[in-house]
Amino acid sequence: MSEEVKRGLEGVVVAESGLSFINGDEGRLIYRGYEIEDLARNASYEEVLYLLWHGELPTRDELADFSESMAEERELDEDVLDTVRKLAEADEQPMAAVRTAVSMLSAYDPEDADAEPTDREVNLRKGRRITAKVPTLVAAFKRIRNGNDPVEPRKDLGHAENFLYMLNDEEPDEVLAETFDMALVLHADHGLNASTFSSMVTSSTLSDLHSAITSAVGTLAGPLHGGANANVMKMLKEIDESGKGTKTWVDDALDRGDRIMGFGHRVYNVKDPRAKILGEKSEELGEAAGDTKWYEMSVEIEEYMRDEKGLAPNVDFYSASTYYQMGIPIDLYTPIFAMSRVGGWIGHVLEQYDDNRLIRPRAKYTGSKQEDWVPIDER
Ligand SMILES: CC(=O)SCCNC(=O)CCNC(=O)[C@H](O)C(C)(C)COP(=O)(O)OP(=O)(O)OC[C@H]1O[C@@H](n2cnc3c(N)ncnc32)[C@H](O)[C@@H]1OP(=O)(O)O
Ligand SMILES: O=C([O-])CC(=O)C(=O)O
Repeated sequence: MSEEVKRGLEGVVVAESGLSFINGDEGRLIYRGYEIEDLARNASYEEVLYLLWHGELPTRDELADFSESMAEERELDEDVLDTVRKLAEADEQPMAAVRTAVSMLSAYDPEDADAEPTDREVNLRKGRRITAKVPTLVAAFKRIRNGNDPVEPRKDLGHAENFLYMLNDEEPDEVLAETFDMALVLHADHGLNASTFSSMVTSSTLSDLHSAITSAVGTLAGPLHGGANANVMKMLKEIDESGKGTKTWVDDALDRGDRIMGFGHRVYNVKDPRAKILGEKSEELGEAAGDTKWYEMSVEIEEYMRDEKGLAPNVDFYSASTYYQMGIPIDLYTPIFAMSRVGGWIGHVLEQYDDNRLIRPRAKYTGSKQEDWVPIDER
């Protein structure tokens, strides 16, 4: 058996998937055959969820039924809301609150606890409930943390629009609702990224869907993955406040050996196609507000990183200034990523259950193979 170590599993193909395809040299991303640009500009998040879970775009009637069934599931059980309240009052990290609450949703899910963990129909219903409830718990967390009452979800609003309504107790204008919906579409799936792989590892033991999604939330939170979007905005603010000038700030950071958040990618060798679209949104929001400072600073960093390091922005880079200009608190950027990516996680877990084999790689042992036993008093 080969002992070659593939650090970080780079380039290792471990599964077949019909969900999304990435061409890292051309900067191309497709979900089930559809270009991400087409989906982002034309499809709603609900439409993309249907596509990911059912394999084809819904008809108008199918989409209406699906969206209605999602909207029906938005409310949280009192006990879950109580836990969210306690976590917000204890000033818990938002991603830790999402992880805890998602795990707790399992106890209140109405499906038969004895159902086979791999039952596709049961998992589609569970998945719909989880996806519908994550925005409610993120918005409730933010409201309670700010000393406000949570806002009850509304069934007459779309997934994106309803989230912004619950977050701010105010219906968003059309531009904000469309921009947010587009951001959800862009983040919905991305091959075997770390959090998706984590959900697959958990489900490959035939553990249940809630456990798989809980694993994935924990994995997304790290700054090398979904957590980078919040760090990008912290960096932009730090550059602004430092008065140093963008290039000097970035140079100093690189000299210290720091990574510039929102740059680099395991699969893309060129600019992430999602960053292109989010960059446009960041610019448009700046122009509408009469201040393109954050966008311009981002472009300056992008050009400098390209020239100095040959690195291009990933999805997290321009989502930061887009969300900031939408007035979303910085520490909610990664929970928002989870709100969207939960759709992809569920799609991949369904695939895993449909053709399961335990995921279990090996490590090359580098420790000693022969030590003489030493009694504890002689060590
Ligand atoms: C949604 C997402 O998860 S997108 C990714 C979000 N994460 C970030 O933006 C964090 C910053 N980026 C990174 O840390 C990395 O680019 C990752 C984690 C995304 C990819 O990592 P890997 O594929 O393992 O690349 P690796 O860490 O081997 O980096 C390759 C080289 O590029 C450099 N590099 C990679 N990213 C960066 C960066 N953001 N800033 C500075 N240098 C970088 C590394 O230092 C390394 O240089 P070296 O060969 O001279 O040592
Ligand atoms: O694919 C990856 O490794 C990271 C990423 O861009 C994502 O999860 O959207």
